[in-house]
Amino acid sequence: MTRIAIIGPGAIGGTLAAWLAQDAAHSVTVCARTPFDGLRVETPEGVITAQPEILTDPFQAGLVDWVLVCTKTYDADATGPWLERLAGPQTRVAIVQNGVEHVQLFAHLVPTQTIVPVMINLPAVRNAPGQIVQHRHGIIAVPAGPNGQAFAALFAKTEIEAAAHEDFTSQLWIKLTGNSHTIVPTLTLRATGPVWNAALESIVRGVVEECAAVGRAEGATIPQSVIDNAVEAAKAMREGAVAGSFHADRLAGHQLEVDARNGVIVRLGRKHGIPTPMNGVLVTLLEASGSPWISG
Ligand SMILES: NC(=O)C1=CN([C@@H]2O[C@H](COP(=O)(O)OP(=O)(O)OC[C@H]3O[C@@H](n4cnc5c(N)ncnc54)[C@H](OP(=O)(O)O)[C@@H]3O)[C@@H](O)[C@H]2O)C=CC1
Ligand SMILES: CC(C)(CO)C(=O)C(=O)O
Repeated sequence: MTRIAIIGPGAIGGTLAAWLAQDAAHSVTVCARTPFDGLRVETPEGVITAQPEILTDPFQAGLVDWVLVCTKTYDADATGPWLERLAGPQTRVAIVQNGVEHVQLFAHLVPTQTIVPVMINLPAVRNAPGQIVQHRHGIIAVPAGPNGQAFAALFAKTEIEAAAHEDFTSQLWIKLTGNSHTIVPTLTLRATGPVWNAALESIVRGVVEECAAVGRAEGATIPQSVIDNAVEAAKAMREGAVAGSFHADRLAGHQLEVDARNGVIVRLGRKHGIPTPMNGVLVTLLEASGSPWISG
């Protein structure tokens, strides 16, 4: 029996917990901040349900084989008390978050050699605690090597496509580049498609190109098509559409992962001497929007 604990049963954590619990070889524990009774996920394959063990107090937790951290990036430190109880020398800790700094965010909490950074492409929304909609087929990428292979194997009996990649850095940066333009509707609270014009296009393209330039300086291979597809996606965004969790979080008045998603482009751009004026302006404007919830 593989013991798996999931910290943060939100849209991503709840979906992964429900899928992993479908496999009888797994014993799944959910580490929650807000209590709930069970998981119900509407997936592209139909509704799945699960009744994992649900803990709300780290002192109830014991050692497991795998921890999946599925909180927002700005809640990394808050997972410390859970990790202290769940992670022993044999435990591997998968960080399932957006951004490119999975290892850095958790290096002070667990030994870095036990960390498995995870890129996840799986649009999901939590409507209430334990009640989630997975909108599309899920894709997971992890680094090649024994830990990455073992993590991917956990999903063998799920609809989620998990694979280990030799060039994981590129996987992370391609995702970030494709997502980077969503800062525009997150800031304007308006879909980009209906108000598309040459000036808006140059801002969107600038954001995406800056991200790709910084990613390439960090060692990623990012084809031009990733940039062009991101610009096309922004142009095609329909009135009323929500550009993923960043935009959804601002609409809901939640704290934002602004540093992990666009601030990082500015910070790492500075390190490499790459100008990032578009990301710099939009991050500054989002931070200046007066919202109390801006954060990493
Ligand atoms: N949603 C999506 O479509 C996608 C999201 N991502 C990324 O995945 C990550 C998770 O996002 P998402 O699932 O949307 O986020 P959610 O806000 O839906 O879920 C985060 C969860 O973490 C919980 N949490 C926070 N702190 C703690 C703590 N100390 N102990 C236990 N639980 C805690 C929250 O608790 P509470 O229930 O109290 O709020 C919530 O359940 C982010 O980095 C995001 O960018 C990546 C791809 C797609
Ligand atoms: C765009 C998407 C859904 C891709 O997984 C995402 O990363 C997010 O909403 O944060």
